[in-house]
Amino acid sequence: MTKGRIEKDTVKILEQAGFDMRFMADKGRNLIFIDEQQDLRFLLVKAPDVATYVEHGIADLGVVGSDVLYEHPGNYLEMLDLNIGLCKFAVASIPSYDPTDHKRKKIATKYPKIATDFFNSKDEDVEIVSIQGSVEIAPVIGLTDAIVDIVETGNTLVANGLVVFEDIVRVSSRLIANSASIKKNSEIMTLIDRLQAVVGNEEVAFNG
Ligand SMILES: Nc1ncnc2c1ncn2[C@@H]1O[C@H](COP(=O)(O)OP(=O)(O)OP(=O)(O)O)[C@@H](O)[C@H]1O
Ligand SMILES: O=P(O)(O)OC[C@H]1O[C@H](OP(=O)(O)OP(=O)(O)O)[C@H](O)[C@@H]1O
Repeated sequence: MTKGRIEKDTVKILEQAGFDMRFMADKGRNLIFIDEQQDLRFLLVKAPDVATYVEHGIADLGVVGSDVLYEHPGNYLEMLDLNIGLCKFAVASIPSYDPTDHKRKKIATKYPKIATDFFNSKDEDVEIVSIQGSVEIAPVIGLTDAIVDIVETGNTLVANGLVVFEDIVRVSSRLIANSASIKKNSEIMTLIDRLQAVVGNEEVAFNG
């Protein structure tokens, strides 16, 4: 599981699928939880590490945002769209920004791959300035022409006087799986079926 923002909604889905998640109520600083009765082990880690644990087969399944999967592609199967952690990627800037300007733009972002791929898909070569957080100030103080970032409520953009110029892609949390685990352990597929019954969409199963 990804710790942080999507933790609560992940637990809700797991509870609806019949998992006993009571340990999450008083988890403290614990990061590993063992349910001996159901022979399950839950790991709570940072988002990009979810994909790493699943890729290495340490975790059979993982819950992680599609933003992270896109930015850190790896060798795992994407099984379900859990429809939580909903937000989008967008290009935003100060109101005077002109997206049709043909000069080589400078773009600040925590997501260099998504930003590069988006502008390249429009045949635009941009200069990416990698920023670790609070990206919204970059165009305001003149570091870059625009940003590529996650927008959820839009409050952070508004608070910093920015507007969305282009939507890039919807973001949601996904269930990913280790491909060898699926082949060798039929119980994993049963767990996926239980989650699918809750979230109600088709298994997609494609390589990340
Ligand atoms: N407003 C939002 N900002 C960032 N991520 C969001 C937002 N809304 C939903 N998400 C989803 O929640 C996931 C987890 O976000 P969270 O902020 O907990 O971790 P993070 O992006 O690694 O940030 P941090 O480095 O601050 O822990 C993201 O990967 C994304 O899929
Ligand atoms: O549209 P909103 O609801 O305002 O949410 C979007 C904000 O949330 C995220 O930042 P986060 O809180 O993860 O902090 P960060 O800037 O340090 O990444 C994202 O990078 C935006 O800044």
